[in-house]
Amino acid sequence: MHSRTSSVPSTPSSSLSKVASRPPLLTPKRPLSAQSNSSSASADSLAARLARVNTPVLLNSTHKKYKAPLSVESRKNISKPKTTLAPVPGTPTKRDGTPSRPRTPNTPRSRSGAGSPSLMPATSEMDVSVVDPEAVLVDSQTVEPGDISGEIDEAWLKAAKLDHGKQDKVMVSIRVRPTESTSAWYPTPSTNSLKLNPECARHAPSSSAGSNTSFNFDAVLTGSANKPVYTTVARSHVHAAMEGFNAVIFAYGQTASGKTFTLSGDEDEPGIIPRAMRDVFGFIKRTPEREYLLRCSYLEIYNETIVDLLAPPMMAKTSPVQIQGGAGGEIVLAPLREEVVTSLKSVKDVLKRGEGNRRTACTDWNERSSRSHSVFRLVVESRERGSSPPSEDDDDDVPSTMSGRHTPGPNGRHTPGLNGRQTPGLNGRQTPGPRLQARGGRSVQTSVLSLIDLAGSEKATSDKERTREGKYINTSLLTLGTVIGTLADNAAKHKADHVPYRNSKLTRMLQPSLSGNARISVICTINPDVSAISESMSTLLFAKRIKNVQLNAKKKEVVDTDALIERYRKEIEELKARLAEREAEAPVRNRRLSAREQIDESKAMRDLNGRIQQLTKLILTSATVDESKESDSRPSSPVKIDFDMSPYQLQQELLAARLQLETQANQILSLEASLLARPPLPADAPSEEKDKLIAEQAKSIRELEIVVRGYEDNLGEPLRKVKEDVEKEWSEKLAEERRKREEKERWAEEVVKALEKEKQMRKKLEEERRALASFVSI
Ligand SMILES: Nc1ncnc2c1ncn2[C@@H]1O[C@H](COP(=O)(O)OP(=O)(O)OP(=O)(O)O)[C@@H](O)[C@H]1O
Repeated sequence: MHSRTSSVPSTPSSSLSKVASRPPLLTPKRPLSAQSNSSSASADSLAARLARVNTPVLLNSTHKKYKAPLSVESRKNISKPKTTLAPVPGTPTKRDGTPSRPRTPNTPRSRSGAGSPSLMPATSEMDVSVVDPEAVLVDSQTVEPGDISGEIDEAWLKAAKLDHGKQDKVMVSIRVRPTESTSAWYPTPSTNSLKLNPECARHAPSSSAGSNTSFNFDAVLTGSANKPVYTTVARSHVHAAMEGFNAVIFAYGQTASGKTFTLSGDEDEPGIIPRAMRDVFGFIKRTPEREYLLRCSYLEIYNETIVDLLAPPMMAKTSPVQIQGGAGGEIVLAPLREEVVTSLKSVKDVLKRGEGNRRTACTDWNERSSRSHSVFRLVVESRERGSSPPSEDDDDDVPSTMSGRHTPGPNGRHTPGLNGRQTPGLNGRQTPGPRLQARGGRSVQTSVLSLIDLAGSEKATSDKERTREGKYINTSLLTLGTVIGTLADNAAKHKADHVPYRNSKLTRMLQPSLSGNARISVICTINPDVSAISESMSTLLFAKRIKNVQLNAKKKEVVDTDALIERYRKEIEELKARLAEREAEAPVRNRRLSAREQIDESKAMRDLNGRIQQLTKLILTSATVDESKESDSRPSSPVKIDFDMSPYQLQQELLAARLQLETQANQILSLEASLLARPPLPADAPSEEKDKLIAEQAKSIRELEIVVRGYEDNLGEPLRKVKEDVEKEWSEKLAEERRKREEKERWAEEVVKALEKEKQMRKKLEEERRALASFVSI
């Protein structure tokens, strides 16, 4: 039976020789995290720390290397087995006494005094809250030659360019750990398939009887070399992260199946994390047109508590990281320390510090690291390089909190809130904007690369504390399985069933990524021992299910809205000048033009006007819906109407504005309709969800009201004025015309009267003439 106080159980000879060369082992004691009060424990823990100080540090060392890693020789020998070899560590201790995974109790880890958690300063000088982002940017010129991978394969790069970012499915790979004993599985890497050894089928769990025993995945990997593993399963995801997509790479599998070996590796076979970091700098070197701000954080989920591994342990313990829901379903982790990294060495330092903290938190338990999920995150912000370095002026108009010159709180950890220095969740979103500022029309891309080493499930042991941990691990892995199952089911059957993300910290943290906004690669590790068939089967079923999860990763880009608006304004002015010129020339020109040419000319004028309207609309959209500011405040005023325009322009403007108002009204109606059509939450949904939905809906209504008010204030009122002015002018003209007409009518009447009078006179005179003539003739 495996006991916590056992010294070195059935360790392979190679591992034994490694252990023997280490400082003397101490009897395992209660971990510090277990709040041991015994003085002997404290003394032992002190001795353990002293022992560690003398152990050399390996930059690539990982927190789990002390779990009796295979020596270089034994790994080589696994690939080319020899009879004299020590067996590869098998599964963990089992009650039946079969070979168990070696444990190296209390393996000392080196740490320089300065790095000692107890001596750690509250704030590191590279803490993102105290540095000026503009001063720590990395670009192709600042990358040290030693920081980049010497193994760049140009053909691969070209192929990867076509591939990454386009995948809408999780990449699922299986890695089968080498073994000296009979393997229960036949892996065929060339066909990416894996088959259960028929002779071992009887060892398979009865629940899987009759189920499929051969599997196909995106990749099936064997052996001990980590380079092909990185190239196959991780490289394109790392590149996708560098290009602005969120990417998550995680290892899933039973204890001792090789998750840590795959992700962290060791000094001879660096795993995915160190290779990815080298690749990140290689990518920057090959991208001279962009500059990058890189920041890392490192955390673990231990017994459903999120611990910041970069914060001083006492601080991390007293204020564990909380998951907060941000706007738009994003996740915010706070308080969480982030360190800016500018070289491979600085990344390694951060990793080493985080790993050291994990160890210190439980001095005596070799297996502790395997009992927590660890998440290493690299936030990548990048921006096109400007033609000149940012000027002093650039900084002047950016408040110190935005330019990164932020004063840390008393404990050195940044406080999320108004200053916008919150840590983005795994989906890369942060509130309210990136630390790297979009300037001079250059937009900022933000993405997060998350590298996750999940804890392996383990059966209950005699030790109470370990059983407790095991329960937490199993619960969160079970929740992960349920979440994946529901997502896969939803995708396959086009359903929208409730996904229980909130049932564990791990799934809650992964929510944005699992919901689709990330490229995901999962490496499922398999222990090929016959005794592990049951666990391997369940790992393979998990792998099969996660393959069906649908992804739709999108780039997040924050544009420099002010610069964009300025550009639109300039273009509008130019277009207006051209329009005015054409209008002035129109009377003369039109006389010379044929009917056809006149039609073309008026079409060109309409196009110019159309473009002006389009740009005006864009200004309205950019100014009012500035996502990067994510402010709840009233949207800024839409562009004002220029009353110096010609009547033709004014008329066009009026028409376009009416059209816009109509479109806006339709948009509001359809938004209201979709708001009403939103599916109600199930009756049993947690009240937290309901409150969130109500708050979201209230926010949407407020926003709609603001938009309506904005349009009413800024467009409705001026337009009404224009209409009133035009109507007044026309009614005055009409009255004037009426007056003139009446005057003319009166004058005409008088003329008619005068004519009538004259006619009467003439008639009278005629009669008189005739009377006179008859008198004379008589
Ligand atoms: N592909 C491999 N080639 C050689 N050695 C391996 C390989 N995979 C794992 N090992 C060795 O097997 C042992 C267990 O591996 P590892 O610690 O990575 O397992 P794990 O899955 O992380 O376990 P846990 O769930 O406890 O964290 C280590 O000594 C490791 O060096």
